[in-house]
Amino acid sequence: MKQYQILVIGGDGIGNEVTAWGKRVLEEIGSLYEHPFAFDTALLGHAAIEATGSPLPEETLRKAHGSDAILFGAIGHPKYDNDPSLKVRPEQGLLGLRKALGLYTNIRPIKLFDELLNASSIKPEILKGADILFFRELTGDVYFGEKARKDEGKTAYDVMIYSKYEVERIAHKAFQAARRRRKIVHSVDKANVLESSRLWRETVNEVAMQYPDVELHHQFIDSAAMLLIKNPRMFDVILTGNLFGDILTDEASQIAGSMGMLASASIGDSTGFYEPIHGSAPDIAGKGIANPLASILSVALLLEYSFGMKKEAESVVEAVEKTLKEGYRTIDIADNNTPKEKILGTKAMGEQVIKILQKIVVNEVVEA
Ligand SMILES: NC(=O)c1ccc[n+]([C@@H]2O[C@H](COP(=O)([O-])OP(=O)(O)OC[C@H]3O[C@@H](n4cnc5c(N)ncnc54)[C@H](O)[C@@H]3O)[C@@H](O)[C@H]2O)c1
Ligand SMILES: CC(C)[C@H](C(=O)O)[C@@H](O)C(=O)O
Ligand SMILES: [Mg+2]
Repeated sequence: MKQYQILVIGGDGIGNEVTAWGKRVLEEIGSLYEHPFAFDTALLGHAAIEATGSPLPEETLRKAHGSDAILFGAIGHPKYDNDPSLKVRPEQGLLGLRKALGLYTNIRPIKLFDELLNASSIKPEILKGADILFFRELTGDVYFGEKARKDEGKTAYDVMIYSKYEVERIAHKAFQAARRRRKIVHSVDKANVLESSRLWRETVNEVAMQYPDVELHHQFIDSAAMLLIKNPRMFDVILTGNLFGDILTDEASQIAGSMGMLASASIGDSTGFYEPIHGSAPDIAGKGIANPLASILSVALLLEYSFGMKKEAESVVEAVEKTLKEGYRTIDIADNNTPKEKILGTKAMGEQVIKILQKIVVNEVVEA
């Protein structure tokens, strides 16, 4: 039996707090389904800078290349957010690792659990049934274009750049996913202004010819941002670039109820990388109240995409769903009707999910 090597990188702030529970769920899946998972850990971001001087140490890179999948938390520290002049920054670690692993496809499912219909500030009748799959390009765009200062530091620029092949490869992924869903792709760009978006649109049109059964719509980023809140149910698959995808998915977290609910899978040439979409949340770090569900749902994506373990992934999602059905909430997804005793911290929420997961899997075995 193959032994799967999983690298766990907690990172900074709540990244560490929530990833501890993602890892616990993986361990539980390993023992319940008898999968030999082996774990290792590595540093990234601020924690790595403190320990080694580099946000992406050589050792982390080596371990990442040598693993079958990576479970990541988040990086970031207020020290850098408060001082933009600092040259060595936690974000360089994450971006460097995404680039080094060739993780060009970032999949961000916006899954609204019915139990959380009232956790959002958007009206339930607008939200009910919303189910969107984002394909965010992750290794190009303004993130990786040339950036510099000139005029003695008084002018700065970041080049927004895309090559045709970069658009083609992620467009194919989005169309293939749409085929397995409701067969609609919305490609989001700013082609009325940006040349890189005009190349994006041209290329997506060309790729679309190979998928005549999939409906393609183009949407400008500004109106897409509006429609996402006005009518989220109109979207099935959203295909977009790195920067627009970053912004739209934080916005879309409000459809799912909280930043603490959104998981992601980053897929590329080799090792898959799984992380919540949220950051290190310095405002709540160390308080033990962060929602661990985004990390736990990232584990479900890891099991399915990297190991092809569909049943195991479904058990994890079912455990999250049942935990919510039983009324348990972290503070970010609680509403006025949540009884005080059902509002849990990170640890108690993680423990609840695991308890329910154990019951689900034991029942599966009994029924089989
Ligand atoms: N992928 C990443 O590692 C990543 C992503 C986003 C931001 N960041 C970094 O994180 C730092 C903080 O950034 P930010 O505050 O803009 O964004 P953030 O995502 O860390 O937090 C935004 C808001 O959402 C809340 N939140 C986020 N995750 C939550 C969870 N699991 N449970 C409950 N509430 C949650 C926070 O408390 C905060 O109010 C910055 O340094 C930024 O660069 C890292
Ligand atoms: C921390 C930052 C570099 C990162 C991004 O912009 O990709 C984050 O916001 C995310 O969404 O993963
Ligand atoms: Mg982001």
